[in-house]
Amino acid sequence: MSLPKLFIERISHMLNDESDAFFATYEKPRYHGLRINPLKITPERLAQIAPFQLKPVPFCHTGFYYKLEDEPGKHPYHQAGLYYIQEPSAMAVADCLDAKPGERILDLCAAPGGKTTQIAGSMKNQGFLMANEINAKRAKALSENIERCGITNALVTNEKPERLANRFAGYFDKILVDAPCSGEGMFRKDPEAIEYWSLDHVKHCASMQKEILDHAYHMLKPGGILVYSTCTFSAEENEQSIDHFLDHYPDLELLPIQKKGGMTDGNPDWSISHRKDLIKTARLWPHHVQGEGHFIAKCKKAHTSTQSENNSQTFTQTAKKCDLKDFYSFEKESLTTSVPGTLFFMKNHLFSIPKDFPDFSGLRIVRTGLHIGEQKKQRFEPNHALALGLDPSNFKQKLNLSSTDKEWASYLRGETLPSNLNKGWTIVTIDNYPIGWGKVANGTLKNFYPKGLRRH
Ligand SMILES: C[S@@+](CC[C@H](N)C(=O)[O-])C[C@H]1O[C@@H](n2cnc3c(N)ncnc32)[C@H](O)[C@@H]1O
Repeated sequence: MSLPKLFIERISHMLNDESDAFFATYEKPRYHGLRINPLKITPERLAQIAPFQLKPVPFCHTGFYYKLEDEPGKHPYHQAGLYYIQEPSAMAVADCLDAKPGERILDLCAAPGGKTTQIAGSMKNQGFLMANEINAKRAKALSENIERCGITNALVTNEKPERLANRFAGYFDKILVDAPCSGEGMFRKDPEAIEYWSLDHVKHCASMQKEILDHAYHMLKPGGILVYSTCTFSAEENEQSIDHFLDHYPDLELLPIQKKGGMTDGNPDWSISHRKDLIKTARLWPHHVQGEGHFIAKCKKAHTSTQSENNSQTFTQTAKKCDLKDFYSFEKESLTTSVPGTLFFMKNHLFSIPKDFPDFSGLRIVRTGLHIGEQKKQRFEPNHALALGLDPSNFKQKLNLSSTDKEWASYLRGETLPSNLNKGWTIVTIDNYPIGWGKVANGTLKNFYPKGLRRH
């Protein structure tokens, strides 16, 4: 692999006698990982049913290494949201945030959703998770991953951090800033990142990170936790970004990060001020961990911060009973449960959100809570998100496909399937895990797998 000369010089200067070990990693194949989705399955159960070998990632209790040739991304369990394919070192970040059910959490730079989906797994669909992405195309990918993973308490926004900061001052218990960076840790995974790399790019990213952190600070409530991460090695974007942040906001303190499975301390000498507490930050170097590389810092805003907590904005809209007639018929015929949460319409689409969701009017919204379905003329049609967002036991009629029988591939291509089940909405499952809707009539299951997700 041909690396930029200046990058080699800079790393050699930082790592001294460790640099040979670092550069030797570029001659080896990279590691591949998946993280199980606790909203749908346990690690033990996936290990039992998956036709691929899994080896635990030491710094993430839901993470596993897999072999490239096993291609779990092509297995229908991926479509069922049982796991998320993720670069292993990236799995260390969200656990540092220690998300809990019921909290208000912001993932400010969220697409494509590796860390959002991990945070959501810890929140158990309770509380409020805002997943923001500035780039519209990437926000769509984020939204699809949130749907596939069965996350029902998220608001996906496509906003600039400053717009959110004006609106949500002092609002969040926890914030993740997984910042845009020069991606030096991506060189093996994405060789295009090498072409992009320059010292100017490193400096540009560092200045962007300072700005994003500034907006994030304002959205954190007193006593709140902020985790900052990058997938790059440069001191400017890591120790120096955090040094500047702490210097600017004296009511922030660094919290220690447990260094597991080869994670090492951040280096105060790589900062401008050389402040000693930067040792609490974490580095994941590819010659120390089986992964590509990350930096993580965890900060806490003092309870005594002058900024006040903001609880003001709650979403108050609810659907009128008379407008829910067709939905209730669908619910009674097709589900064994009532859809939880507050129901409301946006145009003719019905959604459910957990209580205490904030008012999101005026924001650029990509997904809201659980998209239940659409009110059509005199009938209700369920959305794909409902198939992925409920427990398998919540559906009355099921057409189960086996992962060892290629009929599932026909379903994912959008083809009809023969079925002698009762007329009506039917959940299609793979080894009993929902993957989408079908509707049975006259011995055939009409396919409702979304056109945009079909595989040909
Ligand atoms: C490292 S990636 C996020 C990866 C994501 N957290 C995950 O785990 O899948 C950084 C993201 O920040 C976004 N971004 C770029 N410029 C930004 C800005 N000025 N403010 C906020 N986000 C920005 C990028 O579009 C990109 O999706």
